[in-house]
Amino acid sequence: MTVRVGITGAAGRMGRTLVEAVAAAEGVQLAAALERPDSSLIGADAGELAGLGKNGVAVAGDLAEVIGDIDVLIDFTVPAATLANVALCAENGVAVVIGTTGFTADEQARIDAAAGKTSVCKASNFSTGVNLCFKLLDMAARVLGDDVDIEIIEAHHRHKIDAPSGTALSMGGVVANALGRDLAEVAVYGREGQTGARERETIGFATVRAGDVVGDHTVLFAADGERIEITHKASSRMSFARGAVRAAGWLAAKEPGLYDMQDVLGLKADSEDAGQLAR
Ligand SMILES: NC(=O)C1=CN([C@@H]2O[C@H](COP(=O)(O)OP(=O)(O)OC[C@H]3O[C@@H](n4cnc5c(N)ncnc54)[C@H](OP(=O)(O)O)[C@@H]3O)[C@@H](O)[C@H]2O)C=CC1
Ligand SMILES: O=C(O)C1=N[C@H](C(=O)O)C[C@H](O)C1
Repeated sequence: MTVRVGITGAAGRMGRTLVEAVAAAEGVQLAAALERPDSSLIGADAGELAGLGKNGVAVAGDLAEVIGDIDVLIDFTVPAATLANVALCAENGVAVVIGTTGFTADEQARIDAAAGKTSVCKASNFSTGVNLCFKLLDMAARVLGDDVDIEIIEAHHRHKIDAPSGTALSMGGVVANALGRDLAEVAVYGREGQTGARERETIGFATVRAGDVVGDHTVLFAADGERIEITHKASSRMSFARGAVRAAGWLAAKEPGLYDMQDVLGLKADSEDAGQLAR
């Protein structure tokens, strides 16, 4: 069976890469591409926007008009748009792959509720490498325990609108969970002025926004006398897009529920909690 895919934000950085990734993948077919209703790109050819040449899919402005043509929606936009799209997909039994980051806890609760009606796969990062790093981080935190200071450093391009990145927050969630800490209580988002000495249980976040950095993440485990750094560097958005398209093909056959990329990659078997936190 060929899975019919819709892509929102089809002219965005990830949207264009997703159109390219769908064209290169087997078992999926681009059935709809969407932008804002008032976008000057409505009616444009989605393949041409992605630099592939015409593919015959005209950019639409209203998800309700094309929802019957798709099995899975892939959404990498902004939280408000994603939430509206997820609600419509849930009403129509269409599965959703969510790559958007920057949701509040209340917004996440709305996604959780929608996952009671349709299948949803949400991940802060769809690259295989980052999902492997989540597993490595879980192991490192469990082995190193309370003997290290943990800091998370991330860098992204100048256009990114949320901070810290969703991936950095997921990494913080994985290590906090492994150590039995509550990230909301121990996270320190940047430091300035008379901060006082570092408290061992805190998990620090540092954010860099500059140029065209696709996405770099380092988790530093620092002890007296040695340091371990687990780093992932993305050099192409295709690493995220390929994973999201793989997730779309996988999700089409799933029962309603909330899944993540750890489910898609089969990485949950020996550490349920690490995967749950990787959303
Ligand atoms: N999970 C993962 O693996 C990854 C997640 N991301 C996340 O994906 C999201 C998008 O990133 P990126 O592609 O770089 O961003 P872009 O700004 O390049 O693209 C966002 C797209 O969404 C559209 N959009 C914005 N607001 C609305 C709206 N209200 N209604 C409809 N469409 C809207 C934009 O249109 P317009 O230009 O008109 O505003 C644009 O086409 C971010 O949250 C980012 O963090 C990114 C990479 C990987
Ligand atoms: O906005 C981006 O570009 C990215 N966002 C995601 C995040 O917030 O973690 C994933 C990736 O790092 C790129």
